[in-house]
Amino acid sequence: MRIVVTGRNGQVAHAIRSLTDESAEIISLARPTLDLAQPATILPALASAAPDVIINAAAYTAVDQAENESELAFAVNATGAKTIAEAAEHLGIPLVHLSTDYVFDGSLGRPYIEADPTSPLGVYGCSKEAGEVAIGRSGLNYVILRTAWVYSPTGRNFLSTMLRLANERPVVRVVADQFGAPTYAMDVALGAILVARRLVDDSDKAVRGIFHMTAAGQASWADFAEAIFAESAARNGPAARVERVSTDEYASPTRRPADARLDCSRFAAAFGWTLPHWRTHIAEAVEACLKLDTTKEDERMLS
Ligand SMILES: NC(=O)C1=CN([C@@H]2O[C@H](COP(=O)(O)OP(=O)(O)OC[C@H]3O[C@@H](n4cnc5c(N)ncnc54)[C@H](OP(=O)(O)O)[C@@H]3O)[C@@H](O)[C@H]2O)C=CC1
Ligand SMILES: Cc1cn([C@H]2C[C@H](O)[C@@H](COP(=O)(O)OP(=O)(O)O[C@H]3O[C@@H](C)C(=O)[C@@H](O)[C@H]3O)O2)c(=O)[nH]c1=O
Ligand SMILES: [Mg+2]
Repeated sequence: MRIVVTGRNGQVAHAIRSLTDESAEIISLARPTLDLAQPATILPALASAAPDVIINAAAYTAVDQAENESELAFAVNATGAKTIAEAAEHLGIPLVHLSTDYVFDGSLGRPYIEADPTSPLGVYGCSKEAGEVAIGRSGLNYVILRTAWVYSPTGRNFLSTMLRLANERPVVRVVADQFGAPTYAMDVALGAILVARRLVDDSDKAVRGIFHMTAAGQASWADFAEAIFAESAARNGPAARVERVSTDEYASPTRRPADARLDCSRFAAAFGWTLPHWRTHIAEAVEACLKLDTTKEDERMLS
């Protein structure tokens, strides 16, 4: 099976690339060959790769910056996703697309199910919602996986930010009143591949549409930070004291959902997999992140 994944260095794209086995060939299509902001690149790139299925793991993900760059965010996350869907339809192949908990405003008071109405708070969420709508309107064979709070040893994410901040200061202020599920990029990759295979092999309607797919359990960003620092301290890495603050006390240009927990039971029923608890992979991710930093340090000393 030939699987195209869009993006190269993104957390999920990178994790998918590391998952090679004999039964699937992963083909990365990234800029400039495939640029979601340049719709004319999309069909030619996909047609020449001739995949059996596409995983769209590329997106505009800078949540704060999106507020000042809404045109680019929409070009990539809405028009780009729509054009990927049109190309997939044209080529007669299925699409696995990734979306986010930020399509919700987080005010519901219970974990969201797929049928709950969306109501994003910011430009990033609005642009991802528009991408979902465009894919949903197409006649395509698709799955949209909404995940959340993705972290990995590489790339820009909350875990690497926390370790960097702990190198600079003894105390880090972190919001304790926004809830979600920190989800390991490798688990998102495994889930996306599982779904991609099913879309190719199984025509059942029950494995089509929107699914929520996050780690099990729930955390606040402050809980997540404390777990990161505990694992880092255990490995003599940087660790700060977490000062738990409210959203009002933390200056940010963007509103974020207070409680965007996603109910993942539809995914579990359709695909037979419940992702591990959010704490499961933190030690592994911290360890890998610290090791990468040490390697970079060694390279600096040698150069
Ligand atoms: N990060 C998170 O916390 C969450 C992410 N998601 C969703 O999951 C998916 C994957 O996110 P994640 O891996 O964290 O993303 P990252 O921010 O780590 O990486 C973004 C990826 O998108 C690619 N990209 C950005 N702009 C373009 C463009 N114009 N054309 C082609 N490729 C582009 C980047 O390319 P390059 O490789 O060249 O740098 C990179 O591979 C996205 O759809 C995101 O919305 C959902 C919930 C949470
Ligand atoms: C850096 C930092 C952040 N925060 C807060 C801000 C925010 O509410 C929360 C997380 O910060 P981030 O900048 O990592 O958050 P953010 O970039 O909004 O993360 C989101 O990214 C997109 C792509 C998604 O799809 C979402 O699921 C989610 O993962 O923590 C602190 O309280 N203290 C800090 O020192
Ligand atoms: Mg961010």
